[in-house]
Amino acid sequence: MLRWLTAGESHGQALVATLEGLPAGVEVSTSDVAGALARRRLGYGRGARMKFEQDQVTFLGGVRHGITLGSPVAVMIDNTEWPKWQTVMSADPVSDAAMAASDDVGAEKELARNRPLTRPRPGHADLVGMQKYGFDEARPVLERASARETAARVALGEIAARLLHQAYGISVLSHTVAIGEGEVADDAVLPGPGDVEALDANPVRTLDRAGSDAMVEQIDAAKKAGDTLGGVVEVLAYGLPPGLGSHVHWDRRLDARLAGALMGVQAIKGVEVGDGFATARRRGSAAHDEMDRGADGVIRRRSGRAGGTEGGMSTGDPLRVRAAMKPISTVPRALDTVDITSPDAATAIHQRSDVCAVPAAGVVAEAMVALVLAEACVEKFGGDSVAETARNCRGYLDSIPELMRTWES
Ligand SMILES: Cc1cc2nc3c(=O)[nH]c(=O)nc-3n(C[C@H](O)[C@H](O)[C@H](O)COP(=O)(O)O)c2cc1C
Ligand SMILES: C=C(O[C@@H]1CC(C(=O)O)=C[C@@H](OP(=O)(O)O)[C@H]1O)C(=O)O
Repeated sequence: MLRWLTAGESHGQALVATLEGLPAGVEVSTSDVAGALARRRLGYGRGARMKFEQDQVTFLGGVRHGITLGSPVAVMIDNTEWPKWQTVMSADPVSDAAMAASDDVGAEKELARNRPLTRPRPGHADLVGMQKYGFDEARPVLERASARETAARVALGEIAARLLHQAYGISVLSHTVAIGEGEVADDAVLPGPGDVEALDANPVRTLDRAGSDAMVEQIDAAKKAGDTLGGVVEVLAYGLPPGLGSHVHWDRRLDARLAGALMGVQAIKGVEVGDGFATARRRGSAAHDEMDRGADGVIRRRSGRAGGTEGGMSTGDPLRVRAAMKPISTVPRALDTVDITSPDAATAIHQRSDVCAVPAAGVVAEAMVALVLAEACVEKFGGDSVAETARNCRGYLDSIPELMRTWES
């Protein structure tokens, strides 16, 4: 069983993450994880913090000489902001005098770190978090609700992706399919594993040149108007064996687990598998993936409308899932809100924030998909080392009769 957890606040000392149940023998270094974190920081439309956040990575356990040990992996990612927030985010009690003095930290004084945040920001966890956890200001809520936490998930996702690739030959990648109102054509050529560098080099992580220019223009226009944007990302996985997940119970369905994991990313408000909502508008004759047998005897699905799952199991065809991100909640043109210390109307604070984080959300979505797939593989193939789990996977594939195969033997 693969399990993972993260901890840490946005302006706390560091984020930490643990991954338990990972086979021994996965090759991974701190620079691999740092590379994944750098990909998450990129993307046109991100705010000031991403320019200086360093994402320094330390393995605290589970890895020796670049190889996982089979013990829980623990990763720490320092927050570059910490020196300025030590008093405000101190774990130990702080005197009022020290708190008052903490605002005097130079250039970023306007951030007002130490003033109680009593005007809940619409679209954030602020108000309901205060109600639920019994706080009289939003800081204790927003610090953990912040998508800074996704850095920890991307760190774990990179380790999961390495297991997938090294043990089973699976590749996971993502691309942006829409920013704001514009959407690339449904039949756009899907990026493959060889396109990852090109995607990362593109400002909005898409291969669609014209679409990319239009998306950048949209982000510029939103920024100029003091507004923010959302969009849609698609995650693809290649090289899956058939039969990950199961049809036998709701919480074992691979599509359900992927949807849950993607909906668990901050600001994701919709998920579709394959053609998803578009399928609901089609007739059955145009909705499914018909099969035939090629001259080589191999079974082929003629299309990929189902997105690589049938009956809650991977089919072995490319997996395709999309996630819809709402526009960034901290809108520079301040939104109306209330002040919980007064009956008067108020406006929400806006300090710095992203205008659009859709390309970054794609990297986070990729990490979530990698974790779910790694969990499903470990569940199906077991094994305590990469060599053992890889052997189990091969044994399973070899056991499937020739006339049932969807791959060349
Ligand atoms: C990569 C990423 C970056 C984000 N950056 C911001 C940001 O700078 N400002 C903001 O208001 N929301 C940002 N968000 C979204 C908020 O964290 C999220 O909307 C908020 O915590 C409320 O959660 P909910 O939208 O899931 O209800 C970001 C989300 C992601 C995935
Ligand atoms: C720090 C990250 O994203 C942050 C996510 C975020 C939010 O409200 O979700 C708000 C911003 O943080 P701050 O309020 O400190 O400027 C983003 O920069 C990150 O992705 O590493």
